[in-house]
Amino acid sequence: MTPSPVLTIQSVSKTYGSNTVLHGVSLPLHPGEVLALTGENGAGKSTLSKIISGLERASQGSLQLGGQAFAPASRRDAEALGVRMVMQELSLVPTLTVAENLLLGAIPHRGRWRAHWIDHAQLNTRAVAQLAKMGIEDIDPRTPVSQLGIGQQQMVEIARNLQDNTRVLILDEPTAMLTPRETRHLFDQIALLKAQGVAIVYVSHRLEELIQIADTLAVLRDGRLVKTCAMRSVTEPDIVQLMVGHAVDQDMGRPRRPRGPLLLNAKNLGRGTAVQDVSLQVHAGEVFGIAGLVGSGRTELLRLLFGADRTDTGEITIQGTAHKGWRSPIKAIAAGIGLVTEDRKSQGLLLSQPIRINTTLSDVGAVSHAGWLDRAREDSIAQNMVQRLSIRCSGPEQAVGTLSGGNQQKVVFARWLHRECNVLLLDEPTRGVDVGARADIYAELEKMAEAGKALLMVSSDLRELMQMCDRIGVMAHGRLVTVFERGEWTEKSLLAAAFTDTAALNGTHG
Ligand SMILES: Nc1ncnc2c1ncn2[C@@H]1O[C@H](COP(=O)(O)OP(=O)(O)OP(=O)(O)O)[C@@H](O)[C@H]1O
Repeated sequence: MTPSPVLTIQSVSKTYGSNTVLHGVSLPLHPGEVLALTGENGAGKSTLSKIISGLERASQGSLQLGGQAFAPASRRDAEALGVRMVMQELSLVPTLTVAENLLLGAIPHRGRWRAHWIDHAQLNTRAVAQLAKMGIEDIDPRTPVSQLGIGQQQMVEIARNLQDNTRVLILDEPTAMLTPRETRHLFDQIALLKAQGVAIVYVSHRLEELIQIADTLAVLRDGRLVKTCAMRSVTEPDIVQLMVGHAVDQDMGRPRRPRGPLLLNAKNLGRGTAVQDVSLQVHAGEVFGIAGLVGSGRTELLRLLFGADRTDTGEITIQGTAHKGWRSPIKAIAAGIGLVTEDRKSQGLLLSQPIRINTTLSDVGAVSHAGWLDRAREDSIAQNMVQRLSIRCSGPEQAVGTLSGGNQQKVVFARWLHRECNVLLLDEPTRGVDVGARADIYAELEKMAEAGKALLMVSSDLRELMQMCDRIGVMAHGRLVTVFERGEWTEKSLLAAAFTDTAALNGTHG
């Protein structure tokens, strides 16, 4: 017999101004059920999750938790009743230790003057137990969170939400920053929680994960629930079709693109232990991929190439002109380099400003005339970008901060499309972007390659690299350990290279 639902969502709608983003969504969630919530960027997944976890209020409709009316006015309210959400943006306090973050609000005290004596021994013991729930043994609870890698921070955030009273746990893109090993830990943990009767809402664009982990599928399209069914009754192409409304081609067998003149030649680049002696060449018309685990130095390499960090060693030659690294990104940009990253904060999106300004800011010269801003031109460029990249919005005047995460990512991309650059560095360019929108971005990258630009793309998504790239270099422990030509790689060989023990290669094992 099916148990009665722990959470019932009844005809929930949400309206912002005149824009209705959720239309009468009804859904039951049972104890021990893993529900995959998916849909295109802007379909309403985060909005629904936020309503359940007390961060937003429904405009219409109601929720029930364990048969009782449930209308949390805040996140705290929802958490008190055991409904928790792990958001895409982490909410840890970087200056506090792992243990303090884990037990924030329940810090153990000693002595009579409770406020003055934090019992660190007990705090750390409890933190170790909390981390063990996630199978994490290699993080010292006394470490300040700011010293952890982003994947580890994500694990701490998830561990923090595994409290004894947790009945409903919403995970929003939980594996975006996890290594394969951390992802396995997370899945083991989900299985454990399931066995304990916790209901899980798993929001993700990674369809293969949804299929692996979920019992039930719920697909939102334009704020409407278009399908709920048992996960075992559908295939990956079925899910894509439900999300996007049509099939999306994933062509893995494309031929290698013709290689033009050398545009980017990096020689012996190094910075501390993060990037060591990396040399690579990218030609016009070529897409060069970089694979590797989180922390292997992929992002750091792009930061050196873009001048976001200074190099200790090496040389960067752009179109025949050699540079001893860059003193700042301004120099790199002037030399024709652009950088798209998934880290929207570092991309300096002006969240309160409209799409129009955020798009054209990268090259104001192109939208001004004799020192005056040409508003009509600015409007037409922004409108064009919105259509070209299918940015889901009410129009180019919508503030970027009110767009869904994936659509913000497209604005970052639009910015570099607007600014002409010959070498484009891409760091996880489609993270958090749905399959349909991904296809739009791939088509734009294809056009850029055809137009003779050199593209260097870091991605954790091996399928993305295998689909898009002409060559794939694999990094491990700060080194570029191997470069595969199209046709030479398999998913297995790429993974094996990512796990290369460089210390063993160098014969430096202690
Ligand atoms: N505060 C707000 N004001 C106006 N519109 C908003 C606001 N918050 C969200 N929206 C709109 O609601 C719609 C749904 O956004 P939501 O973030 O729920 O989508 P999502 O399915 O989670 O997308 P993604 O996969 O990109 O994270 C979007 O069109 C977004 O622009």
